[in-house]
Amino acid sequence: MMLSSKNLSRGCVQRRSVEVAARAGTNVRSVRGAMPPPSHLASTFSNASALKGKIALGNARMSRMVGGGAKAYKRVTPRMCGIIGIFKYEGNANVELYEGLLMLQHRGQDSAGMVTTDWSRFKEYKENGLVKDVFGKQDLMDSMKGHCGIAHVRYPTAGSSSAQEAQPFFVNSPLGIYLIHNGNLTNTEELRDLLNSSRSFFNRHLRTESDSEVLLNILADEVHRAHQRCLQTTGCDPNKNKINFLFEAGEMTMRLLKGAYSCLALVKGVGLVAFRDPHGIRPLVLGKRAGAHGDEWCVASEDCAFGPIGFERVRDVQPGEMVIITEEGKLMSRQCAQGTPSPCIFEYIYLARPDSVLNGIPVYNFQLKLGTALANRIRQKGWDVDIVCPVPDGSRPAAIQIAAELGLPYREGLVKNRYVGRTFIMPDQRLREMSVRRKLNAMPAVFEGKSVLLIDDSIVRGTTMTQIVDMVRRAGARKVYLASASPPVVYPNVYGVDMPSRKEFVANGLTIDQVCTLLKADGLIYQEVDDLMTAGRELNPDIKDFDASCFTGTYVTGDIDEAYLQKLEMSGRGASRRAPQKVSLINNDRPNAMVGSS
Ligand SMILES: O=P(O)(O)OC[C@H]1O[C@H](OP(=O)(O)OP(=O)(O)O)[C@H](O)[C@@H]1O
Ligand SMILES: NC(=O)CC[C@H](N)C(=O)O
Ligand SMILES: [Mg+2]
Repeated sequence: MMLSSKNLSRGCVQRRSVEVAARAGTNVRSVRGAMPPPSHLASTFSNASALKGKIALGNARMSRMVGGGAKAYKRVTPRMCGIIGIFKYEGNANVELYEGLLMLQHRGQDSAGMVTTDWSRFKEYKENGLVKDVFGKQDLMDSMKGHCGIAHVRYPTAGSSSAQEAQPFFVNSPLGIYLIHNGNLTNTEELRDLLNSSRSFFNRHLRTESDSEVLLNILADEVHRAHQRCLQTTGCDPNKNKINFLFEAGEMTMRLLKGAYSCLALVKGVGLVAFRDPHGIRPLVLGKRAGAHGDEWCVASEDCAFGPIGFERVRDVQPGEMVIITEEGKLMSRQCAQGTPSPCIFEYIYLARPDSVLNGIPVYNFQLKLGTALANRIRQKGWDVDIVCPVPDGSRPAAIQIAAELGLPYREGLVKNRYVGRTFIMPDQRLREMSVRRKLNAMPAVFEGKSVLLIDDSIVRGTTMTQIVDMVRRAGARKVYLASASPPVVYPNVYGVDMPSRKEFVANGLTIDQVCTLLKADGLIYQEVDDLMTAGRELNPDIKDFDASCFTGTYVTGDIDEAYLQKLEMSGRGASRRAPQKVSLINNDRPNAMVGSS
C-alpha cells in the first residue's frame, strides 16, 4: 500500500529544525550555548568524506554495543528505580510490599530491598537480584515482620551496583531513619563536602558512593538541626515535635538538594514519610484503602502497584511536598518548597507501565497520542508499507495507533520470549551477543515478501534495532522502515535514568539519514519534540513543562552545563559500576546479601 503525501520525502533523509529542540524558560539553563548542536540538526553534511568518516565511527560504536570487540560493553537499556511504602494497622505488610514491588520490577532489576516495622523493631533485607529471587523465600518473608514498611527495586545511577549500595539506607541518629530513593542528585559532591564540613557537627560518615546515602544524611542532619533549634526555644518539647522536625528538615533539605528525588522513609517516632523534589521529575503516587481501623495508605512510584494489593489512587504527591503518615495512621502534609512541575517525559515514553497514571496523565493515552502524531508525519513520507509491526513490549500502544491512523494491518511479527526479562546484564560476551535474539524472534509467516514499518518507543544505543532489522530481513521482509515514538536520544539523562554518556547514543553526532544507514533500514523517522510536549500538555493542561533533557539538552534544574556532562562522561561511571556480577535468572547464588535488624 502506498501512503499518499503532497510533500513527498522518501528514504532516510529527515531534517529536524533547531527550534524544535530548543525550549524556552527563564528558570532553565540549556547546555546548547556551551556546545555545538548534534550534527543531525544541521541541514546536511558538507561532503561525502565527512559522511564516510562519521559512518565508520558509527559502525565502530555499534560493534562495541553488540559485543563486537574485546572490550565489549554490556547491553543495558535505560532503567531506574521503583519505590513503594505501605501503612496499615495490623498484620504484616511484607506480602503486600512484595506484590507491589513485583509491579514495579520494570523500573529496576539490579537489586531489591525491604524494611518492615511495628515501630519498635525494624527488619531489613537487601540483595542483588530480581524481586522474586531476593524475596521469594518463605523463611525470609516470615522474618519480615511489622505492619508498615518500604521497599525498593534499583537500577544504579550513582555509585556501584554492589549490594552495599542497594536500598534502603539507614542512619541510627537522630530518630532512626530508613530511606529509599528514586532519582539522581546532581550536586552530590557539594553535599558530600557539606557533610564533611564543620557545619555538620557530628561529621557524618558516608560508607558508599551512593547519592541516596548522601541524601539521607542531609535529611538526618537537618532533623538534628531542627531538634537543636527546639532545645534552644523556650517551651519547645522535642518529644512533641518530632513530626515538625521532619517537616522543617524537608524544607531545609529541599533548599540544599539539586536534581531528582522521589523518596520514602520510615522514621521512628514519626511514621511513613514521602517527599518529592520541587520539579516532580520522578513520579510518586498516593493510594488508600479502607481498613477495619481506618484508612490504610500506600505510596508508590506508579499506581499500577495499587491494584493487586487493593489500594486506589488518591493523588500524586505534589512536587516539593512532604507527606507524613504518622505511626498512628494520620495523614499530614506540608509544601516544603514551591513546586514547579516538570516531570520526566521519558517516564511516559518508556519507563512507566502503560497501566499507570502519573501526574494525572494516563501513560497509555500518552503513548496513543505519540502514535497519532507520528502517523501524521509518516503519512508525509509516502513509504510503500504493507504492515505495521511493534517491537514488543514498549511500543505496542503507539504502533496500534499508527496502524489505525494509516489504515494499515497491525501485525505482531516479533515474538517475545516471556521468560526473558526486559533487560539483562550479561555475564559474558557470548550471552551479550545473544541478548536481543533470544528475547525476540521474527516470524517469516508475517514478514515474507512484505514491506514492514517497525515501531519502537525509543532508539537509544540502537542495539535492539540493529538486530531486529537484520532478523526481519532474514525472515523475508522486502523493505524495513523504522519509526521511533520518541525523538533521537542525544543528551545524557542526569535525573535517574541510566543514560550517562552521549557517546553511547546511536543518534549522537549523526544525521537521521546516517542513523538510518547505520541501522541498515530503508527509512527512518523520529517523533518531534514539539509533538511530545503537546501530547503531555493536552492530557494535563496544568503541566506546562516536562523534562525532555535527553532530547533537547535543556535541564530543568538549571545546574547542568557542558562541564558537568563532560565530567559525567569522563567519570566512566557507566562502565565501572557494571562490574561482572551474578544474574539472578541465570545464577541464583546470592553473593552479596545485606541483612540487618535494629
Ligand atoms: O536502542 P537500545 O539501546 O536497544 O534501547 C531501546 C530499546 O530498549 C527498550 O526495550 P527493552 O527491551 O528494554 O524493554 P521493553 O521490552 O519494555 O520494550 C526500548 O523499548 C527499546 O526497544
Ligand atoms: N535509578 C535510580 O533512581 C537510582 C537511585 C540512586 N541514584 C541510586 O543509584 O541508587
Ligand atoms: Mg523495547
